[in-house]
Amino acid sequence: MENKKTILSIKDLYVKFRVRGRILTAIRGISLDIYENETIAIVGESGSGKSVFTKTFAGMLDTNGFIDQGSIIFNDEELSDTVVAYDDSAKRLVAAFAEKLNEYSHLEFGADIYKEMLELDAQKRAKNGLSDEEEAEFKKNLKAMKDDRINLFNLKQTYDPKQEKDKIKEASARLKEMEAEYKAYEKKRDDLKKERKNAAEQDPEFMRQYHEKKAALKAKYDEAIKQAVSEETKERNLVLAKEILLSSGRFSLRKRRKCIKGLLEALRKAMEMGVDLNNESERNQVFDAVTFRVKFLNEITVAEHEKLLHPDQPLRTDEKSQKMLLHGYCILNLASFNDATDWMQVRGAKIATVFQDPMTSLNPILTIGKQISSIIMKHQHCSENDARLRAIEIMGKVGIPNPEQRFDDYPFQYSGGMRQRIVIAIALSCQPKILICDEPTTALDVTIQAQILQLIKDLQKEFNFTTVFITHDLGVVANVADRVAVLYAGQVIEVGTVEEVFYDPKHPYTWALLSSLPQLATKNAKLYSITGTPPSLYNAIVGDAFAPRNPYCLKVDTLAEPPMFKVTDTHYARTWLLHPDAPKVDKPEIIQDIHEKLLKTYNL
Ligand SMILES: Nc1ncnc2c1ncn2[C@@H]1O[C@H](COP(=O)(O)OP(=O)(O)OP(=O)(O)O)[C@@H](O)[C@H]1O
Repeated sequence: MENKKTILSIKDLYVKFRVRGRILTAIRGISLDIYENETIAIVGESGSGKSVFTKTFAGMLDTNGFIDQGSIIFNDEELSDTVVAYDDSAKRLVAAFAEKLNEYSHLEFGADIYKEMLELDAQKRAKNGLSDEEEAEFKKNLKAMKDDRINLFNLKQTYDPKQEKDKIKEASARLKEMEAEYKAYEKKRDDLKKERKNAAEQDPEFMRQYHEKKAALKAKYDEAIKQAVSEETKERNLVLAKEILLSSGRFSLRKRRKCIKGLLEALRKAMEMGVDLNNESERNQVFDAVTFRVKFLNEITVAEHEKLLHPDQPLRTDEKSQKMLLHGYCILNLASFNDATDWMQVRGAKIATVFQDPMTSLNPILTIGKQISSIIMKHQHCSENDARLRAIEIMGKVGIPNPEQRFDDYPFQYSGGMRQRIVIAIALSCQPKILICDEPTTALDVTIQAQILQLIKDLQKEFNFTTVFITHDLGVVANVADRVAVLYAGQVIEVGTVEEVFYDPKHPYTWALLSSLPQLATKNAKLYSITGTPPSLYNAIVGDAFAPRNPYCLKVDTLAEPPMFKVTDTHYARTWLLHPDAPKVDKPEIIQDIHEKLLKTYNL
C-alpha cells in the first residue's frame, strides 16, 4: 500500500459525547490512514464506535458529540487550492490589515516584559486567594466528586425496588454522604480563599512591592514597544494580511467580517505573547483558533490559475482572464471545521454516505427522479433538463431497468434493493472521493445483498472513489474489502489487509470475532459467541479494554494499555501478546483453517 496516496489521514482522534452532565468517550485515540481508491472495512461489535468514527469525518456527528483531540487531514487538491479576487478593493483591504498588523508588531518588542507582568499578576492572585494551579485542582476534584455522585445515582435507578431494597437504601445513604463531602470540599476552598485574602490585607508590604514592580515593568514595557518595526516584519505582515483575506474569503459578507475581526485579534494576542509568526506551525495554530489557515502562495491571473488546474487546455488571453487573484493552499483538517459553510463543501459532495435503511435517506413524498436531479442541480450547477438526463444516466448505471419510465415513480413503488440502488445513485451523483457504506446491505435479503455489494465494487472501478464499509458481518468484509480495521471500545485494535486479518489475526478480539463467523459453525455444534460485555465508555479504561473478556489475558493487560505492535508493513495489532517477552499463544482451533472454510463459502 506504500505507493498509494493517502486521501484521509486520521491522527490520535478522540470523540466524546455530552450525556446528561457526563462525558462518554466513543473514540479513543484512533490513528488511521485511508488510501485513494481502496476499500477499507471497519468492523467491530455493536457500540464499538464504527458509526461514530465515520460520522466524524463525514460531518454528521450528533450535536452532543465533539472532537476533543486529534486531526483528520483530507487530501483533496481541488478543495485545498484557494483563490480570491485581488482587485482594487481587495488590495485596499489587504493594505488596511497590514497597517493594523504593523501597529500590533510593536507589541512583539515587549512580549518578554508582558509575560513578566502576567506572572506578577498571577502571584498577586495567589496571595489574595488561590493560585491558578490550586483553582484548577479544586475544580477538577469537584467535577470528579460530582461525576461519582451522578454515577451512583444512575446505578441506583437500575435497582429493582422490590428485590433490591437494601442496595437502594445503601446507595441513598452513600449519596447523602457524598453530597455532604462535596459541600465540605467547596467550603474548604472558600475558607482557604478567605484566609489568604485576610492575610494579604495584613501584609500591605506585599501590595506595595507589587505596585512598585508593576509600575517599573509597565515603564520598561512602554519604552520597549516604541521601537520601530523592521522592513522584514512589515513584509511578513503583508503576507499575513493576504492570508487573512484568503482564509476568510469563502464566507458570506457577515461571517467574513467576523472572521477577519477574529483573525486580527488572534494575531494581536499572538504578537503580545511573542509567538513566532515566522514559524509555519505556530502560525497555523494562531489561525486555527478562528478558522483554518490558507497559506499564501502567489498572485496570479485567472488564466494562469486555470492553466494550473487544467494544464492541457490552451491559455486564455481575453480581458476577464487577465484579472488578478490571490492564490493560496490550505491543509483541510476536518477536525477543526467549525463552520457549516465548510462542511457543505465536503459533506455529500466529497464524502457521501449510504445508510442501512434506504427509506430514511429518501423522501417518501418526492419522486425518485426529482430527488436525484435536485442533488445534481445543487452540486453541479446545471439546468433542470441536464440534471434530468444525468439522473437517468446514473439510474441506469446503478442497474435500474427502464430508468426513463421509473424516473417519476415514488420510493414506495420501488423494492428495498432498488431503493438502496437509488440511495447509492444519489450518493454518487456528486462524484464523491469517499463513499461511506454504513451497513448498506443489512436490511436486504441475501441475494440482493450480493448484488448491491457487486454494484458498489463495479461503480468503484468506474468512478475511482474510496469505499469505507462499516459492517459487523465479516463475511461481507472477506468479499469486498482490501483492508480491515477492527474496532473495540473506540480503538483500532488490529488493522491489515484482508488476508492478514483473516488468515493471520493477532488480537484475541479478532480471534473471537472470526470464531463467531456463522460460516465456521459445524452441524449440531454451538455457535461461538464472545462472553461478557464491552467496558463502559463513561469511565477511564485501565489496561487493555478487552482484558476482562479475554481468555488469553496476561497480567500486564490489566495494568497497561498495549501499544500498536507492527506485524508487517501493513499489519498492526494492539495486544501485549505481540511483545517479544509474551508467552507464545496459538489462535483458537476453530479459526486455524479459516482459509479453506472461507474459500469454500465465498469462492475467494
Ligand atoms: N449521540 C450520542 N450520544 C451519546 N452517545 C452516543 C451517541 N452516538 C453514539 N454514542 C455512543 O458511542 C458509542 C459508539 O457508537 P456507534 O454507533 O459508533 O457504534 P457502532 O459500532 O456503530 O454500533 P452499531 O453497529 O450498533 O451501530 C456507543 O457507546 C454509543 O452509545
